Amino acid sequence: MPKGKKTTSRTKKKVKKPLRIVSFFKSPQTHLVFGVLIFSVSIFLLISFYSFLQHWKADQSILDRFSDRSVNANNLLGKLGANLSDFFVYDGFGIATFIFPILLFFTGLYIILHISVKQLYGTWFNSMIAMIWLSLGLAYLKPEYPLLGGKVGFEINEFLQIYIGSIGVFLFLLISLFVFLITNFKVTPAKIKSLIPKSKPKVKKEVLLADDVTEEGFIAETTYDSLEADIDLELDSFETISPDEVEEEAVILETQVSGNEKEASQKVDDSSIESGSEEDIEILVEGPVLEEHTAKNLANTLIKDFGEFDPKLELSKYKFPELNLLKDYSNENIHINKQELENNKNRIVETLNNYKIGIASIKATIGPTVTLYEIVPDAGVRISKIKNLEDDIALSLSALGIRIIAPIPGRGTIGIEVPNKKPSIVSMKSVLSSQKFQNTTMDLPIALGKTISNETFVVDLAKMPHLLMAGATGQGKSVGLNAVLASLLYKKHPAEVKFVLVDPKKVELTLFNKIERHYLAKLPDTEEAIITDTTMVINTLNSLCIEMDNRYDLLKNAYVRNIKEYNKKFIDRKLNPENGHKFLPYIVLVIDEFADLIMTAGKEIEAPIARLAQLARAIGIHLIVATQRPSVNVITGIIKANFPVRVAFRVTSKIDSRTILDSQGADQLIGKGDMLISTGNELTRLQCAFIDTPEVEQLTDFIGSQRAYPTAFNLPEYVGEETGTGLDIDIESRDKLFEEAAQLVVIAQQGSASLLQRKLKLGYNRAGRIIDQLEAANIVGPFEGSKARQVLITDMASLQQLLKDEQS
Ligand SMILES: Nc1ncnc2c1ncn2[C@@H]1O[C@H](COP(=O)(O)OP(=O)(O)OP(=O)(O)O)[C@@H](O)[C@H]1O
Repeated sequence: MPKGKKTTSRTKKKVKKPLRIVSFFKSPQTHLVFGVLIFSVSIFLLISFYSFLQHWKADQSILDRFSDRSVNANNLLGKLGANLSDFFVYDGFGIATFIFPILLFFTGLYIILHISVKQLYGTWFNSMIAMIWLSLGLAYLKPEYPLLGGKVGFEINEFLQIYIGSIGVFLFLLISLFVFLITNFKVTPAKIKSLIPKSKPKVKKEVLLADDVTEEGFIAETTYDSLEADIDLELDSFETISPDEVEEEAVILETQVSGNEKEASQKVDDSSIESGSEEDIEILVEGPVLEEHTAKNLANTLIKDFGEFDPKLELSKYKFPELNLLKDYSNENIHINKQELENNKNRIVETLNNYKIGIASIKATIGPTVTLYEIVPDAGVRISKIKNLEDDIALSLSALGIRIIAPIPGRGTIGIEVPNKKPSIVSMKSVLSSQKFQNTTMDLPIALGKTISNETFVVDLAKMPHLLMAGATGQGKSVGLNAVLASLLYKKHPAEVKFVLVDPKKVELTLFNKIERHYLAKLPDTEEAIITDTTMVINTLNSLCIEMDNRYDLLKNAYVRNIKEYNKKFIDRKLNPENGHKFLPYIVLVIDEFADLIMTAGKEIEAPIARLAQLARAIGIHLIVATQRPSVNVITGIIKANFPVRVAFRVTSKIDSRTILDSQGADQLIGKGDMLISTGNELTRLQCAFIDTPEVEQLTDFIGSQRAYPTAFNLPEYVGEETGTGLDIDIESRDKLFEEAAQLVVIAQQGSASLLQRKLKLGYNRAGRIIDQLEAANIVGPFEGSKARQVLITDMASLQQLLKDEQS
């Protein structure tokens, strides 16, 4: 919230200075004066036009003696009125000119009432056309009365008569009227057709009215009933007509009924007058409240006036990093070594033949680090037999990192991945410059590396929605994390994504300090944006939980289900910032070395991580967690369950591979960024993109040198456990919200931490501490296991007394 607030106030300041004149015209006072002026002119013109109709002949002689004070005009508004009217009516459009002051009248009214006059543009245009048409029409019909059509009508008529003749002018008038009606009132043949049966019910009504002449009140009722029956009948007979037509018919019938209803009620009124002596008490009828409506959606008007909300406005000059900040590598290109391919093929065939496995065909796909040999075995060969030969094939090829995929899902072949003798590097530049990454429309695209067929592999972090990375030390995890961060930096504006970086090793992510005020998020009043200390990690995670809860509240109030819908609604100006709404950037939490944190803080870390992992996807908080030790006490069941996408770099044992991927394979990787990514049920081998430290430095320097936000993105405040002093008896060290909490507890007569958490939007720890303080102050009773604590103060008066006594 503070961030959002700052943003708007800063933008306002920026706009105000150079646009003083604009703000003068936009001020309500100017509007009012201007509106009243137009309004007065319209009244003046209306009166003078009206008077002109009566006195135009008498006043004609004095028109050119405007400055002669000895002569007076008969026009109600004097000489000015007479002259203006002559100009507009006689020299202008004749009596059609009345349209003009009427238009002015409404325009003035709109301006006074501060209604956008843009709504009147169409009316102005149509009225002007109507004015010309009427003046021509009247001049055509009655050319002998110059006042009817005015000079304009007369001249146009004259002109047209010469070129298209009298009948031509008539046709012109008729056709133009048609075109006008069709374009403005959407007159269609169906509508015209539907007008034809209009007379039917009327006839019926008349018959009915004539029949039931006995009691007039009764007449009205029967007429209405019979008409209803009539409508039913009419509708029944429409079965073969299109639904549209039926609808139109129904509308027409409805209007007729309401018309008849009117008549009927009139009858009732009449009868009541006649039999007035019976009931002398008058009934006072209050009409329904007429609400004001606007024809336009306010959000559209806001967009029209101010344009869509632009979250990037504050850093509108921000330049995305260029690709040439990244390095080209000499050994990037894949070399096809025919000899190597041939040798490997021969060895595979030979080894399999030794075990009496025949091969029907073999195909090689050369990737950056490994080559995939796809084998179609002879009919009748068991797949498991080949799978069991993994070690033997590895031995015969005298190579590490052989992986057998039997069968390759969806292809019906068996794959043997053999490392290349000369692996090539997949540079970050090559993946980021790929069309696949450049043209992606993903929300949080990550170019992780290249597949075995040398295709760039791009995934959407927003869809994952979290990523778990594991791998033994030195196998490429940190490079992988940097690749993820670089991908996002190349695609996302600082307004769209914020990173929370946790780096217990203190050295891996330090370079990102330079982009603190652009891209990082941190707790308020903390110095370092990159978190290295375990207690700070706990506080930050809890703060993210609060942010998550706040965001869910915002989403709930906006009636949307996820951050994308929410931001779209906010950009379309359908959410009012005054109600706390703001543009929500994605938040990506990156934790390097998760095992270290779990070892030092255990459950305190695991609980908020699990909570975030379970709930945060909809509100745009995504977790990337890396660990060296993928053992079960680090990657617990609950964590694993919430991280469906997992990346494994080389690990040291099959067990580790199973822990992270639920299958073996990661132990057979060759290291240096060779990795497996599991997306639910699919396992893909990738060569991770390589980004070196100097490249990261160049990148962060480039971003860091640009104009930034005044501070890093502020996360909600969270007061951690460590600041508490157990059971605080000391009044001074009580929480700021102690009194508020005490009142809440007394009103609700319920002493639970979760109540405080909900109502005061606190984290669990802080709420728990306040409960302890309430216990120390004898406001709530002691902890009673599963039961809620007893509230010892029964009403607000006693509470006030207690607090007062404490002070003295
Ligand atoms: N994608 C890659 N392509 C080429 N070489 C790589 C790649 N990833 C890593 N390497 C090489 O491996 C080395 C170690 O990588 P990295 O620092 O990422 O390992 P790590 O898993 O983070 O290790 P630690 O857990 O000890 O920090 C790098 O310095 C680099 O030489």
